Amino acid sequence: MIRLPPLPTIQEIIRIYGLSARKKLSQNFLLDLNLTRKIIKTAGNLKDCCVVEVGPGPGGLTRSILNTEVEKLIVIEKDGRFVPSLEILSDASHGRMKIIQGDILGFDMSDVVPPEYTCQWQDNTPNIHVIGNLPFSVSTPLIIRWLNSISTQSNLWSRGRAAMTLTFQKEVAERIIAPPRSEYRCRLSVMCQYLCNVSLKFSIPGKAFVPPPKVDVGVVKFVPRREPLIRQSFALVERMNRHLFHHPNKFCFKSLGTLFPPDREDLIWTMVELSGVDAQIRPFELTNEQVGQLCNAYATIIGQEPDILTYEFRSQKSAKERRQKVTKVLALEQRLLSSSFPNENIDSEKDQR
Ligand SMILES: C[S@@+](CC[C@H](N)C(=O)[O-])C[C@H]1O[C@@H](n2cnc3c(N)ncnc32)[C@H](O)[C@@H]1O
Repeated sequence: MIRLPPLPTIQEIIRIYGLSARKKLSQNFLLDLNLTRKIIKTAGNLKDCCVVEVGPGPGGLTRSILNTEVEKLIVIEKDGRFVPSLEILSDASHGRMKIIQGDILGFDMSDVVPPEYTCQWQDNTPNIHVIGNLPFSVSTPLIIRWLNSISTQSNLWSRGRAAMTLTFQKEVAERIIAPPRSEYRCRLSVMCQYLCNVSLKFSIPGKAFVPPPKVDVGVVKFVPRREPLIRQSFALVERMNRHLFHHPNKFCFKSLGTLFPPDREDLIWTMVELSGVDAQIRPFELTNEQVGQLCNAYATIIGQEPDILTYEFRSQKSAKERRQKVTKVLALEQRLLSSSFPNENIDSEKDQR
């Protein structure tokens, strides 16, 4: 195993370069090398792998990656202040590490991962891994972008089913892995799970970071599925989930109604018939497969009536009208529903969208 020569500690590097954390870039550093080692172990065997690390910062995780038998490490960091400290690691890496100063949002990782690491999609996962203690500010938009790339086998995923080991706010991690009926089940759960096998590996208390965020952190591993559970375009699946989880705890027909103009209520029942999904199930109870059945039914309807796709529920009413309607419906439902449900009080998914 290649060992790094003696280097200044991460704490010394932070002091030498005056690297105070920037809140705007969600900088919470992990300086405990036992924890960085644990994250890297979770990623699996990195021998002969090409790893892309997102947001290396002062380089805590980076050191642990370099201490494996990784063949190539590409780090992508937005904040140029970290480049000198990363160069210390790069110089000690026996030519294995490349530093890119840039923004990961919109970055095409296939430009920097050599083609020799490529595997066919149906093969085992390639020797490519994405690792990152992600900045909270970009973690959800980033994973949505990457899921889109997985669905089209583009960006890094033109090189095969590259796995990812990433950190998220604990609550976001819970949402990503939430099974049907979980209080955390939301559209992020379905979007992640229909394309990837996802697992929450362990949690890290917020106090382990410098400076400590107010929340704990979850380490999640994503392995792209050979076959997605839903065989429709990412845009269609995203649209369906956005509408379904508009009312996660109400009967499905209510959410489905938001897909169609008010004078086309008949299409709700066509959807129900085509999909075979019970209209009185609640969105948070739906399995990924059932969401897939709804997506297929919606695709059939759009195939017959393409104009339906341009219908935007929100644009049809003024905010005041919407508020009045929501209040009225809520009052009505309150009266109708005699029993309560496990996640009646779940937070809205607004923060995820
Ligand atoms: C939570 S810190 C993690 C730092 C380091 N990996 C660690 O574990 O100590 C997130 C890092 O991502 C960087 N970052 C923030 N937004 C970024 C972006 N859009 N592209 C690339 N890096 C970004 C920050 O500058 C910071 O270094």
